[in-house]
Amino acid sequence: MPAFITAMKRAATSFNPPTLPKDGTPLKFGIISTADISIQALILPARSHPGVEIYAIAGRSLENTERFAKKHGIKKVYGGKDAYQALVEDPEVDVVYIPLPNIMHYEWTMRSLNAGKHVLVEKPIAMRSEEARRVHELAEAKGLVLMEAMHIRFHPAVARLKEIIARGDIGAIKHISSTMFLPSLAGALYTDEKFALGKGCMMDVGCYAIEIIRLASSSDPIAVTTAEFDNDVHHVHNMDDNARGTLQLPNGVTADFASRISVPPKFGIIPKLNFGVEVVGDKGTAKLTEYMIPQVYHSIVVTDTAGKKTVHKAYTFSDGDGTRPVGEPWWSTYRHQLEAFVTKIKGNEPRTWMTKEDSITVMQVIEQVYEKPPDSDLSLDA
Ligand SMILES: NC(=O)C1=CN([C@@H]2O[C@H](COP(=O)(O)OP(=O)(O)OC[C@H]3O[C@@H](n4cnc5c(N)ncnc54)[C@H](OP(=O)(O)O)[C@@H]3O)[C@@H](O)[C@H]2O)C=CC1
Ligand SMILES: O=C1OC[C@@H](O)[C@H](O)[C@H]1O
Repeated sequence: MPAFITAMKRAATSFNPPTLPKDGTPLKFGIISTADISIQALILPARSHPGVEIYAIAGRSLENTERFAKKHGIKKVYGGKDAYQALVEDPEVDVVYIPLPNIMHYEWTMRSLNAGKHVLVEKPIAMRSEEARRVHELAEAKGLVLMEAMHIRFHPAVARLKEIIARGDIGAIKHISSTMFLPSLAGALYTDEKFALGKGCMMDVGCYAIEIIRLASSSDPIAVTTAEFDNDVHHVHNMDDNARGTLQLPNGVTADFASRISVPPKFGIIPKLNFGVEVVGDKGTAKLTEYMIPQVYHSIVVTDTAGKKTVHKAYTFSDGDGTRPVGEPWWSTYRHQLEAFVTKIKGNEPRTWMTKEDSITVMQVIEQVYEKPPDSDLSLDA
């Protein structure tokens, strides 16, 4: 079958997945808010997870939340001023998912943990690294599972990139470049109001550009060597429209990253997006494209020093002996993330995890970028 048709089939199933029967005692999830992302990030993935029931939802408007709940088959609805707290205190709820504006993550993670719930909180985990540390300390003290929903790390494509690098196909890593560019179509959704709630470019998507460098290098940045950002459009203090910078990693490895939320369309009409990471080694390069939506399409192109290219793709994991696929090719980053999250709550070890240290490190890098003065002349080529 032509690759384009297979990709379209994967996309169609990913965005409208089958509903599997639930096992005897699925974990009951409650969602705080009717944020759009809860559909892609949790409600659709839960359909095909036998161990998950989306049981409750809370929103500021009862009418709006009832409409949302009806559409998505959610039994229990909380609406109005005290709705979020009522959901958090619902004894039936095992897990709280928090897709609130970034400035509300810390408060609602603390409240949920204090009510004895496991928590899946949207990225970035908080506004500051100190908050990231505190929420995790509370989760540890209470023996609860807390994870930042850094979904990109869970897909097999990222695991394959790491394997290729670890087995030495490109030699020793010298430099890594990452991009996270959204088209101006998406950029239009970033209003001044959203910026004031913590949705600057670095916070919103720059975190992915940093995280993919950490994943590809299997290491943490030692320092933010240079960083520039601008806030010409929204003029919100400590929030950016574009950012780029360079990092120092262990063993002399360097990296650069760039994130943008408003890339102008090609020829004035074709929306341009670019989610990629390129790893340069002393024996070749490896480039992963489309790390945000790898279930639709991605490629890992390895080029050796003679220019010979090999293309790899990974839509599923394999079991121990490599003969049986684990997961479905249409599983999104979010579906793999949910698999890991539930595995952890059930007391088993997931393939990968977003740890306390991972979350704190990403927040520290973002903080260091925002510590630099805004640069009004910053122009980034897409
Ligand atoms: N993983 C991913 O791919 C994506 C992740 N995200 C993350 O999800 C989170 C939410 O995204 P974001 O775009 O900020 O938010 P949205 O505007 O999508 O939704 C936030 C929800 O929060 C509730 N809310 C509570 N107080 C306020 C307030 N003062 N202003 C606006 N909404 C409020 C609203 O729900 P209600 O009225 O029902 O209570 C609203 O629907 C962010 O952390 C973001 O990083 C976002 C998009 C994609
Ligand atoms: O995580 C995200 O990815 C896609 C973006 O459109 C969105 O704003 C962001 O929160």
